[in-house]
Amino acid sequence: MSTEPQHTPLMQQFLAAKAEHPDILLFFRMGDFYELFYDDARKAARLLDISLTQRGSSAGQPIPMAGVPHHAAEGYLARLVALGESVAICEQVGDPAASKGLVERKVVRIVTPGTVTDEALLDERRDTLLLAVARGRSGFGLAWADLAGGRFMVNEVDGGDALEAELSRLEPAEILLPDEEGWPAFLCARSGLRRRAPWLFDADSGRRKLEQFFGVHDLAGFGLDQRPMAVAAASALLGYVEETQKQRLPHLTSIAVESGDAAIAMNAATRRHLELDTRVDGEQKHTLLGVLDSTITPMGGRLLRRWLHRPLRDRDVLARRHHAVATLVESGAEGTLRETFRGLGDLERILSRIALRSARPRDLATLRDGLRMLPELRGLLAALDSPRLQMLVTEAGDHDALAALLGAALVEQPPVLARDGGVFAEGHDAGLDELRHLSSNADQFLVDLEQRERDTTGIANLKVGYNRVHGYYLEISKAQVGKAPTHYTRRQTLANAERYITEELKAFEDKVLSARERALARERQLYEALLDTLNQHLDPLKRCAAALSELDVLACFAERAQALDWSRPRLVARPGIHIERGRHPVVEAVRSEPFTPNDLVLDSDAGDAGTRMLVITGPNMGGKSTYMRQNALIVLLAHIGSFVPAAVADIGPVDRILTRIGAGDDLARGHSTFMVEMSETSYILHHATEHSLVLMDEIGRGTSTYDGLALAEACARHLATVNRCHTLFATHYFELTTLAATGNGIRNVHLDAVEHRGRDGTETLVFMHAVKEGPADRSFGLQVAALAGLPKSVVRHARGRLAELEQRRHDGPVLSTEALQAPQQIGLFAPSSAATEALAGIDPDELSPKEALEALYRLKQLLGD
Ligand SMILES: Nc1ncnc2c1ncn2[C@@H]1O[C@H](COP(=O)(O)OP(=O)(O)OP(=O)(O)O)[C@@H](O)[C@H]1O
Repeated sequence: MSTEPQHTPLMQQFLAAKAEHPDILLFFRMGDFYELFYDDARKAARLLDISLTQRGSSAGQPIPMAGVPHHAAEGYLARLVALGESVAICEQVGDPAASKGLVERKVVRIVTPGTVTDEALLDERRDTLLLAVARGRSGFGLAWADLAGGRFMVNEVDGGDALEAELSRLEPAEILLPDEEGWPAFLCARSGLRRRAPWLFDADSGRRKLEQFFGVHDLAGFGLDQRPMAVAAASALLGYVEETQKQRLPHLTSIAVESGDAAIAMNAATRRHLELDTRVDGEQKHTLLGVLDSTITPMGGRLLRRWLHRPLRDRDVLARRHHAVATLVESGAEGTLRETFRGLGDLERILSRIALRSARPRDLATLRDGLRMLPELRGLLAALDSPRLQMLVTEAGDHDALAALLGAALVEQPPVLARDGGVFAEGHDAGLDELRHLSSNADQFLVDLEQRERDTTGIANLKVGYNRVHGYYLEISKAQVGKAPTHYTRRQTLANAERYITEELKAFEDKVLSARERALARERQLYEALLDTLNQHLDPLKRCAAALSELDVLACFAERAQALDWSRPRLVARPGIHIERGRHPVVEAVRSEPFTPNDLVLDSDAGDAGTRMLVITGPNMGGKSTYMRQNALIVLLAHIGSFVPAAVADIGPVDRILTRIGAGDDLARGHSTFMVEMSETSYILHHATEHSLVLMDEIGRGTSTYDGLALAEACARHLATVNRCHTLFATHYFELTTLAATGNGIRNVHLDAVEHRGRDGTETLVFMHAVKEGPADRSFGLQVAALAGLPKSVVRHARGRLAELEQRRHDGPVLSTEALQAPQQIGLFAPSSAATEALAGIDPDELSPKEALEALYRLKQLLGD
């Protein structure tokens, strides 16, 4: 027999539960607390900054313990989930009063970052997504679910770059991966990563699982029949959700393919550089979303964020949105429409909670109030001549009957929890009314009883009372106890009084208490029945919530257009971008001085005179980055259906927006600044097409001058002649301004500054911020440095060095154009025709026969044949 000390029964129970959830935290219910033990306790103490103590000992060793009060658990769970942690909740399922020995405990649910649906654990204005990634021969399958919003989507992508782009778009809270080697570093570095057995990602059994879940014969109806990688990911995701939620998921009624081709592609770097919803420094306020989002409902806010991250290419959809926004602006309906939205809650998430049966009484009241608003909304929109608005009115539907049902069923302001009753209005259910009547009439009965007993006993200060331990009683002061009749039975003795019970009072007590209990039970029944009824209408209600979300976003576009003086863009068939008086929406919003608007013309199809690339020069702080970004943001805004900060914006087809801006170090991944710059550039050179908009900001500055200049020029030429995309190329290398020549599609523009000497002799620099034709003639680098407060002695010294360098440049070429173009000095810059440049950019090994033939035609074209 072993002499090893044994674990206590409680610890045995804990260890058994823990063995089923070894790699996540276990919240073990102990009375009013959730306690964590051993390593879980240490980890929770660190993550939550709570104290680590001991709970006795077991198996001869002390038990490290940390605990959180049951009533405050949500706050702690929210913090853990935000850190990417999952928690198994182990509850007492037996009745502690009834059980002999240990009360039974069971893990009743698992809270994970990607599956939470509790209101308190979610960010109101951001989707919380669970994503699964499956690997196949031709790429990756992705499936993601928004359990709180009831959405289930899939996609397939062809490689690591596209996978990274999707991750940066979706920003999932939790990612499921097959537990295998060889996943890219960008994936492994993310938080909320959960590795699952590879067999869970099997496409064949996955297909059967999905068919069964959705109750269909095959997946063709969802467009999934030819997408095994997506199917594998979706079924792995579903398995995980079932395992952790331990309940049915009736709100996931379908699954949709979100194809990449339908959207303007933006990779992770582009999203970061354009600061769509988060600035490079992590701040969210001064971003495009920060300026754009005036939606009223949280569901509208989430839809807008989704749209912003997925600009569409379908011009019909966009034209309908632009028309809807214009109609709202012109009709003046936007203001009233938005007023009605103020009474609308987060219907989308409420519906999910109804489906998951976790909806609270207040949720139902919000739904009631929302549905009551629909007739007014219909009335407002009826006269508006916009196909999209009319379609949304139809989608929102008519839910008057449900609104009436909820109106009659619920009290005006129901309590937070259904548990304590008081949810249903009088008249909704006769049985409930009767039970409630019984308990509320109790007061009068007691007053009468008290009076009667005083009269019969002659004890003037006899009182009827109630406490939770002893129930109802008759209280007589010590001085009067002699007068107590014999049928009074003593219940409790106090210092100066005795408390009694009588047969009559006992019978009354039983009736009242049981009436209360029964009324509560009846309310619970009614509540479940009401959820059943609502669930029968889940699909039309979900469509209604989606339509209201979109109306909220379109009304937000209309409001922004008016408040910020934005105008309607035109999406034209002719390739190119033509913007008049464009502005940067965020810079304009944060600046106190007026913003200088600027034009942009990229018209590659205009023959010899057309422009495909602008080389942008000018002083530091001159506004080059602002100008480049504003044009990308205008193009992006137009493609989500919004108006744009410009007087005119005619935009041809756009398939991608690609950017290389600033020095975003990626030291976490072990990449130097220059390495990041080059890998982002390489991505652009490999992916940009004729219809892409490319922004290149100061490429080459991360290395030595000659290397940088050489690379910058080679990249510019490649973009202009091989990619033939629309490019804005900002540079400090004046040598690059020589690239521009008539007929090659490259043009110089510049931004300017003027020096101003005050009467006291101090020099100031005034930035003009206006984009002008031609190259800049000087850089003002030293003046900007002086403005930035560099010590005067350093600036003086730099001035001297600059004069020396410039003198040398006159004497002999250092960085002159001639020097750069002389092959014997810098081999890379041999003068070359566009055709030889294009030829140099072609890698025969990478071309399909069709692409090779196309390249040949293009080369011939460049030779003018
Ligand atoms: N069109 C404009 N109208 C008004 N202010 C502007 C405009 N463009 C830029 N600015 C202001 O000038 C500041 C500097 O602009 P920006 O960063 O674009 O300059 P830059 O030329 O890219 O500088 P650097 O070469 O040092 O990166 C902006 O933060 C903004 O406040």
